[in-house]
Amino acid sequence: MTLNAPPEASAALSSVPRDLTGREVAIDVQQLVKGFRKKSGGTLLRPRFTESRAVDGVTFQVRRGEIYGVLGPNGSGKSTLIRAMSTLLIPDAGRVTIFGLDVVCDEAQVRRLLNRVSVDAAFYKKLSPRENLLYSAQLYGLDRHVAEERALSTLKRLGLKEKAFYEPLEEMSRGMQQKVAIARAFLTSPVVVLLDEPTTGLDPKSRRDVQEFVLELRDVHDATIILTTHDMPEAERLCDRIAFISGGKFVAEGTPDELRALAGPGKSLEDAFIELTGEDLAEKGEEET
Ligand SMILES: Nc1ncnc2c1ncn2[C@@H]1O[C@H](COP(=O)(O)OP(=O)(O)OP(=O)(O)O)[C@@H](O)[C@H]1O
Repeated sequence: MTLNAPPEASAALSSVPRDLTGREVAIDVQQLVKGFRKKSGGTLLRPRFTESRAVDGVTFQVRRGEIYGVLGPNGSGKSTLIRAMSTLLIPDAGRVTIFGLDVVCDEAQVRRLLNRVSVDAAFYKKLSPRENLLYSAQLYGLDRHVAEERALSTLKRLGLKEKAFYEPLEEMSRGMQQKVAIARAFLTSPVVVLLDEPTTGLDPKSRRDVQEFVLELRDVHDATIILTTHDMPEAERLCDRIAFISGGKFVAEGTPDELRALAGPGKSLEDAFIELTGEDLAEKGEEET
């Protein structure tokens, strides 16, 4: 399986912005804000709303070919951040660019460069992975045979048995469906991949299959990856750099070693997280898994 950038992406990739050290910047997020109105009382006829910021002034850059982790407990703003970066939510303030293209102004071009995988992936559950993926391929304007070959090879690489390719999705476990969602995201050969909790709820073997695939995407296929998780070992294993998010704000960013060092000698990444955010990631994460 080869993930070559689609022709439309070539123009964007030929003039990639660079950071101060001369490295190519794949993703640039500046002062991003996204809030939601929540009902906070009042009456049926006169409800009262309060505005709360799910993402509150987040700034960071991801270099081409990096795996960048966003680590935070439930409700800290990870999915909202990913959705705003992938054109699914319009930011209230701030700016996101993908290889120099603005996610709001250049939405169509950005969509050709990136894809997102999340636990809420929508499928026609009565259809098989093959039928679902061929339907998506048609929407993307991809050649049927190329799409089928690519999807099957990704699914086998993720440890799914070929037989399952032809069985209804509704008969599959959540982990298997998650693998189908990953295969669908790679139909378009995205150069930027946003993985929103890609291994949440998976058994250890499936978790390892997905993690190895993520590393392969970076190492072999030159993909730039953002991965959200509340799994500390996963973040340490996969990510070149990690940001800790809490209450919609980034409270620290660095390599796993740099973050551990912030907490002091002999401390773990988990110690660093608790010290910097005042939250216990393990306890909150377990509510979900
Ligand atoms: N569509 C929405 N309408 C109202 N509030 C929302 C909406 N989406 C998210 N929120 C709120 O924004 C905050 C951040 O939610 P978000 O889903 O981004 O967190 P998360 O870190 O991805 O959590 P989890 O790990 O549970 O997926 C939460 O308080 C959540 O209730």
